[in-house]
Amino acid sequence: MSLRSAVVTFPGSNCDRDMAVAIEQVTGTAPLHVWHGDAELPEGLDFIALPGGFSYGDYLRSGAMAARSPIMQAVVAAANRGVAVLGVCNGFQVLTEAGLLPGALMRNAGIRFVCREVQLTVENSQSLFTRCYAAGQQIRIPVAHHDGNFFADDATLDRIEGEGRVAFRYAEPVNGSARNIAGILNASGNVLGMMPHPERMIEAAQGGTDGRALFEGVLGALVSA
Ligand SMILES: NC(=O)CC[C@H](N)C(=O)O
Repeated sequence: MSLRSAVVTFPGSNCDRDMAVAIEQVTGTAPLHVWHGDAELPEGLDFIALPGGFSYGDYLRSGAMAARSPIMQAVVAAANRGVAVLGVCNGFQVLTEAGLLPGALMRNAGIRFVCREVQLTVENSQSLFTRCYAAGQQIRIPVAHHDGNFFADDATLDRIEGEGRVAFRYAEPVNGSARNIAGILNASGNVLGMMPHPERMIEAAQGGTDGRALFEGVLGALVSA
């Protein structure tokens, strides 16, 4: 069996091709491509990826307009049915704006766009996305964003920490994120949003392969051999 996946493209997405290449390289099956204006998703998807970029030029707030595009109603419905959804960078921003994940991604604390490799700690190695990492594993993945400063109120932060929903944490401060949170899961564990770009660490020529395990985890969790 193969993974049936889709990558959503919004006007201004710029990591949709990288995401599609990563999914195909690791899982062996190319994803379908879905346009923001489509009202429906293809039938029978196992996995949906919202890629990075500057959807709608980041106007209003990063991800805010994309979250209200026609396809997102179908993505929210699919997520609520248990379909696996990954949002990377702008995709994470879209997921918070769509209400699939708590909190918000604010302007980086240092105001500057941060574009560099960062060290992450894998906090939760039980989720379908992180099952091929070890708990506490240190990995290197690049970030590239100006709105990556994760904010939520203390009660929400305590709750997501307590429920094991912090998937990845920055090893040192990168953008001002509360508790150095780099990626979080929803309550059911089938939605992951993260600012770092695992699709940019798939083959040695990219400078490392620490992103592969995420897609391997998705494949292994969703497709029985
Ligand atoms: N690489 C990206 O997805 C960038 C996300 C968003 N536009 C930001 O700069 O914060």
